[in-house]
Amino acid sequence: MILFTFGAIFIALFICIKPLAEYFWDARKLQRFPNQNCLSGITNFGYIIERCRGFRSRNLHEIHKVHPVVRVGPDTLSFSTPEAIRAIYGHSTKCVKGDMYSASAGPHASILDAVDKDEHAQKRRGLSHAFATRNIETWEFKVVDKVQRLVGQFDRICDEAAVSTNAVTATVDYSWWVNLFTIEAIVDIALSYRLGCIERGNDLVLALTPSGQKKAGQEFDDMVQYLARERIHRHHNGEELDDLVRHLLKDKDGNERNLTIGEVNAEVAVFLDAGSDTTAIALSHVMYYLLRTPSALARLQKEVTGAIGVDEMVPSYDRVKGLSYLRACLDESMRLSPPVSFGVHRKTTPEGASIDGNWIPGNTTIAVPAYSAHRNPIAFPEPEKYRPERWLESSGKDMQTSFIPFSTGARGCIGRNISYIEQSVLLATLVNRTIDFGSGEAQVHSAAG
Ligand code: HEM
Repeated sequence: MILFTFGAIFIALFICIKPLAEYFWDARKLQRFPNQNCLSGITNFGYIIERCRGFRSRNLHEIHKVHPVVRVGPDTLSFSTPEAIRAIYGHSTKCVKGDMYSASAGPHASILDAVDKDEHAQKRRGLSHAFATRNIETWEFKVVDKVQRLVGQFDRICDEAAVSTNAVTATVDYSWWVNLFTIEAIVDIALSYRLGCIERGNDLVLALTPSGQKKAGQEFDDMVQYLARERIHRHHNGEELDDLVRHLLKDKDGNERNLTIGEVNAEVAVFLDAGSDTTAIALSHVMYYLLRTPSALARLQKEVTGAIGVDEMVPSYDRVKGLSYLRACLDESMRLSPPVSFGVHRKTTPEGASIDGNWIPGNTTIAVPAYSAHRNPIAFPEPEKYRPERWLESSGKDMQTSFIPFSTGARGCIGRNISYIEQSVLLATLVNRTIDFGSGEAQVHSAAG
């Protein structure tokens, strides 16, 4: 009993007193920055509570409107200015990825979670040829194929509604269907594999259980292991498949790279994870904003039909990639509702760093939330307004430095051009059809909070 009491007192001291003492001691001099809430300076629970309250990035942005630096955890600061973006993420930054990445990495670090700069640079070099625009554009047929299948499903739903109820309208859960579309597209681009999600209308796929059995509907990691194993099997059988994994298995001169299965699994997991719901969220948001802004939808339809003609069911990327208003609609939507709205974490090196005129001690976690950066009223006048035209005006180039949906610098998104192909071809296809898109009484939620 005595032992239990001492144990309980020790735990209470450790959980409550230590963080409080550290907060008041303030060895890192972070008390000079305002807290996001009353717990932020003492414990990371403050950040978790913000997540549970709902829209964390929007709440944080309300504070950023007044304060360019906000303390969101005992050792974590949020910044909001373009200078901070450059200092934290720019090509010459000394900051490294935060502790969150090593904590979430499996036994093998992937390109996304490798913290060591040299290790990351080596991984990125190995994949730069695969993700080069010229190479990615040769895979556009994989995207066109998925768009055709998706539109085929929408047509079927409309036909069935017409037969069963004589209705002239049908309702689809667009977010659900674009999720199926993006996972199907990235699995083909990464592994030359057809999941069949769009045909089935669900996301139950084959997976490899830890005991080596094939089963439907297992965890994400089990699905990755199944797909990676199948792909490597086809490679060993001499099939020459053109996809992202090919570049993991062979270098650009055709020499085997001899990665372990664990290393291949880690990269495949990132391709499928980073490359699917981000784009699905972007596609849902742009549809939402266009439905809410009929003048923008009308202008977009005019541009698209003028370029591709009403009888072309799915245009090639070549036909739509130069459509400036289409691109402006996509970017304006990712500005207002960035799929990754929170600040992706970086950490100062032990010697500390100067960020936006503030000296920040070593090993402090720092970030700029895209949600706040995209609402800087100097870069984006009337920031809350969906106004694609702003991207066509002369200040467009200045806005690019504050526009970070894909982050920026050496750790910025390597797959952004894949996403632009998927977004452009699908959106152009849908607005090109003579569809009445309905009233647009939709609600938008940011999955990243
Ligand atoms: C709208 C769509 C997308 C958005 C908003 C997005 C956003 C981001 C962001 C913010 C990062 C930085 C993450 C961090 O620092 O923690 C990132 C990295 C990355 N993204 Fe994307 N992404 C998108 C689409 C894609 C696609 C289609 C792929 C294809 C595989 C992809 C693959 C990656 C990879 C591999 C990284 C790690 C890059 C590195 O660390 O060198 N992303 N993405």
